[in-house]
Amino acid sequence: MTLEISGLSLSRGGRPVLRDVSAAFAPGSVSVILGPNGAGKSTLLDAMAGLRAADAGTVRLNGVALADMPHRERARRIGYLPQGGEVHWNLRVHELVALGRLPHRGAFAGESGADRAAIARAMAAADVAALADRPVLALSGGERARVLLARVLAGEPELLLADEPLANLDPRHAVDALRLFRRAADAGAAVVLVLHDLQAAARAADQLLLLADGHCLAQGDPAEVLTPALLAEAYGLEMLVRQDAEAGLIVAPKVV
Ligand SMILES: Nc1ncnc2c1ncn2[C@@H]1O[C@H](COP(=O)(O)OP(=O)(O)OP(=O)(O)O)[C@@H](O)[C@H]1O
Repeated sequence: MTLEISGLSLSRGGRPVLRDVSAAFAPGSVSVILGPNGAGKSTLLDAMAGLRAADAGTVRLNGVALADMPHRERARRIGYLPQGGEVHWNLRVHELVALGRLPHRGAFAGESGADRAAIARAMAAADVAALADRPVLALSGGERARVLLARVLAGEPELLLADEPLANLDPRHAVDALRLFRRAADAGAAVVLVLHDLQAAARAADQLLLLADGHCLAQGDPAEVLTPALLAEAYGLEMLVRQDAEAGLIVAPKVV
């Protein structure tokens, strides 16, 4: 399921927020969108989920414009994990994760064996099986983030979009989450993450998109995009970039 964006421009509140962005996201790959606050990352992800109409340009899933795709099919194919991890209903964890299967179920149909298996797999992958009977509003921020991740995984989306999915996760669970996104890609999904953590981006991504002020400043593999010159241009900050035999690319702000 390839997602292709072509010449995408989008305004919010009368201001241009995305300008002429083009990119392709292939099955089996993990892409990471980077950029400073306000660069347009979440807006781009929203547009990729079909949640925001463009002023110009197209978003196509396997050649079909998202705008022309029936709602239900879009919900089955695209899993979207928004920023913030808010939960409004105090469901039990297993009930919330089960909501991720709704696009796959017929109207009024109960959970099938396949639904139950997908829910169990997602809960195990996100390490929330032990929380199954807990009310969601009684969880910590990081636990809740993992439960919401499990809900998206339960839908087994072909395109998985996640906006800052590592926020609130401790180092172990952050590494687990990156492994989990890699496994989803290995199973055939196109995975697209918005991250602020450059180190995690270097570790996780096959492809990086560096946004600045609504346009794509650079696009390519981590070594091409995470250069001191491009990072200084995007963030206005001097960065050190080193290759380490064990850790791979290390990216850190220069101490002043
Ligand atoms: N509801 C809104 N009305 C008008 N402008 C908005 C609205 N929401 C966001 N914007 C503007 O759109 C631009 C892009 O916002 P967006 O949330 O996509 O940025 P971002 O790169 O995800 O930022 P962050 O890293 O802070 O989450 C920003 O300049 C923001 O102020």
